[in-house]
Amino acid sequence: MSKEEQAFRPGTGPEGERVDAAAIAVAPEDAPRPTAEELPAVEHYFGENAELAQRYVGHLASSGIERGLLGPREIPRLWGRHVLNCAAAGDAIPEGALVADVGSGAGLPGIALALARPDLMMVLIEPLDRRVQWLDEVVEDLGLERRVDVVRARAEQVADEIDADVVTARAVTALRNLIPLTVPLLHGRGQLVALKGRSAAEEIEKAQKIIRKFKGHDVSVETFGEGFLEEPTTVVRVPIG
Ligand SMILES: C[S@@+](CC[C@H](N)C(=O)[O-])C[C@H]1O[C@@H](n2cnc3c(N)ncnc32)[C@H](O)[C@@H]1O
Repeated sequence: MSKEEQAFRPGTGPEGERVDAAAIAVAPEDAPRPTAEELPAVEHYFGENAELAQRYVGHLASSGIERGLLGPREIPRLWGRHVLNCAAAGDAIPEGALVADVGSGAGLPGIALALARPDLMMVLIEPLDRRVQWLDEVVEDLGLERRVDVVRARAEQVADEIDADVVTARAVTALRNLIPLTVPLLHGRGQLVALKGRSAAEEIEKAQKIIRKFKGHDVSVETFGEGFLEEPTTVVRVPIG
């Protein structure tokens, strides 16, 4: 099983055995704090919102795990692999953009970006009711309602209603399937910022035809967070138009 698949198998441990997620979830106040190595990144990306980011990690480690939004094995790596990794992708997003995060799940990258970038407006698009309810609760608790909308839908159902400058997506589907889901939300201009792992170049290769069909050009693979993150964030950027 890949690292990405493991992260979203809430009921299973490292060997695929059944685990009781509710028993492993921790109280928000016992959620991991950033390590000494991670602290400079927390300050760099979240600045004044560092305490709110800690509160978000508290939600992930407690109700997020209990309610199956992330697998219990993710608790020790919530900062490095999830929240900071997503925040670093903000460096790919222009000032003041309206960003649609497709398949937001536990708010990754959408909530992490909203906390890291107070200049952004965000729409979190997520079809699963259980996840939408959790997102609504967390957005309200973090006081982000003014800048973050949560929409219960599949991305392909809301292209007529959303006109974004940037679409983000992490761990939703391979690039060749992601393009037709996300590019219609951009209405002919802007860019897709897809958070990807080592498969980025291979996914681009397999998506060439569909990228051209949807007027994508100058596709690039970029990394962000070098010097701050143990594992920098890899982004596939697809400008449209
Ligand atoms: C593996 S999870 C990843 C969640 C989150 N982006 C992250 O990285 O933690 C994939 C998410 O995409 C959502 N999803 C799947 N198909 C979708 C679609 N067509 N439109 C919007 N969301 C979708 C699923 O409901 C799920 O929450």
